Order: sequence, then structure tokens, then C-alpha cells
Amino acid sequence: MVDVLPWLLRFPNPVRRVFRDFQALNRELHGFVCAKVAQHRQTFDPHALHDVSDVMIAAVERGDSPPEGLGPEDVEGAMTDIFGAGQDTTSTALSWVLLLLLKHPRLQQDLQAELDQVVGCSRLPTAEDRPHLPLLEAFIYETLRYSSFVPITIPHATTDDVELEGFHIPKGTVVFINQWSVNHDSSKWPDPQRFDPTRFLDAQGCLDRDRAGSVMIFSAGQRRCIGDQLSKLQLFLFTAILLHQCSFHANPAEPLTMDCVHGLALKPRPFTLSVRQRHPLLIQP
Ligand code: HEM
Repeated sequence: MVDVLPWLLRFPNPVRRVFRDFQALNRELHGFVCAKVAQHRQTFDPHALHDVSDVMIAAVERGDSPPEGLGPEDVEGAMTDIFGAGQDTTSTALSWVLLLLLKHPRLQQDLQAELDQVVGCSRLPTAEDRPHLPLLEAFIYETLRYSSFVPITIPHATTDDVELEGFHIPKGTVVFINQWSVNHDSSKWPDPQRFDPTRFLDAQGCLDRDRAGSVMIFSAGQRRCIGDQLSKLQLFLFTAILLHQCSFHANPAEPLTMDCVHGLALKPRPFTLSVRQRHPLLIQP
């Protein structure tokens, strides 16, 4: 196994700082998760598994995993990974969703018109509405492509010598994918700097699944994100429900900039907005 940390420490200061901040954050999260897992162990009932922590505890305690697989001491680490990897990414995606809705008020209205037509105003959008809301799906894919908010993937290292398109990559080389450049490659994406969800719609107005599948934000290969389907569903539901229930308006005193705060994920600079209720509220406060 190759240790990528010494390699990361060779980076210039700002990049090192990002990884240090990340380590500090991860330590804090780990403490929180350990306390939660301890509570789960106390209340554990093998006949009533309530969440992913219960399932994980059940799996390691039943001895389902192979001898070299996870043991009871790994539950806290695995849960920290899942929460650490899933929380910041999904909330960052939502910040971009909101910022881009503010930047494109006409598109916001079109998305609401699609929701009103498909869902109506007597119920909330559900996952079953997804195939009938192509513009909303296209908006989410374009947000992921355009923001490319995980611009480079987590560094890995080659376990053998590799030949790739005429390049020799020796064993033990640290490699990662530049997702931002894949998503802004002008040979693949016409006018890549333009935010245009309709690039994901075909002539019939349906979602072009091949095109959507070529957005790269969850990495590739064996260590590709395990949460991709879950997070796309979450993003769909959050965005659909927010837009169905509310309209979002920019603060005229603030310029709407696409400049980002740089870290492991690119985040929009802090911004404020006003929210107006559309229909009689269907969500119970
Ligand atoms: C929009 C949201 C998300 C984005 C953009 C995203 C992106 C990524 C990326 C780029 C990686 C690195 C893959 C690599 O090492 O090359 C990754 C790994 C991972 N993600 Fe996500 N992710 C998201 C949501 C989630 C969610 C919701 C979960 C869990 C519920 C999750 C769990 C993980 C885990 C556990 C890994 C490590 C996989 C491994 O090392 O084998 N992610 N993700």
C-alpha cells in the first residue's frame, strides 16, 4: 500500500492547509460518531434495525464479514467515513443549486411550472415523479457539471506499472482525476462555461441519459463514490420540494458571484436570499 500523506505534504501551503482542516474536521466528526455508535450499541436490538449504524453493528457482530473484513472495532471508522463523505458534499451541492436558482430566475419559474403541471399543489413531489420532471433532472446534472464542486478526486496510487495512452505511469505514482476539466472539455460540451440545463434534454424534451451519465463528479473506477445514487435522489427530492413550496430571490445588495471558497469541495461564497411561500404550506413545521 502507498501512503499518500507524505506526498500531500509536498504541496504548497494552501493545499496542505485544506487537508489539515479536513483532518481536524474529521477528528471532530469522529468524536461525535463514536458517541452515537456507543448509544446504538446500548439500545441494539437485532430484531429492530433502525438505521445504517444498527445494520453495521449487526453485520460485524453476526460475523458476516470475512476474517480480513470489518470487525467490531471498525464500525466507528466506517460510520465516520460515510457521514464525512456524504454530508459536506450533499450540502455543498445544495448551496450551488440555490445560488444558480438565484442567478437564473426565469429558469426557476420554468422549473416551478414543470412541477405544478406534474405534481399539482395538493401533494408534495416524490421520487416517483422523477421520470416526469426532465427539466428538473437536467438542472441538477447541469449544476453538478457547471460547478464541478469536487474538482479533483481523492488521491490514489498505482499498485503496478501502467501504460495509458502512450504514457508510462510507474508503480507507486499518486494519481487523481481532474473532474473539473472533464466537465469543461469543449470537445465534449459545447460552450462549457455557459450554464444551460437544456444541454441534457433531447429533441423530445426527455433527459438524455448518456449525456447525463458523462458528467463526472463521483470519480471513476473501483473507489468511485458509493453514495452517488443516494445523493442524486436526495438532491432531486430537496430541490423538487423546495421549488414546489417556495420561490427564492436574490438579495439586490449582494453581487451574485460564481467565485468559490476553495477546499476539498468548492463552495459558493456566503450569500443571503429571501424565500417566499408559493402554495399553502404542505410541510408540517
Ligand atoms: C453530491 C454528493 C457527492 C459527491 C459529489 C461525492 C463525490 C465523491 C468522490 C469524488 C469520491 C472520491 C472517489 C475516489 O476516491 O476517487 C467519493 C467517495 C466516497 N463517497 Fe461520495 N460523494 C457524494 C455523496 C456521498 C454520499 C451521500 C455518501 C454516503 C452516504 C458518500 C459516500 C462516499 C464514500 C464512503 C466514499 C469513499 C469510497 C471509497 O473510498 O471506496 N458520498 N465521493
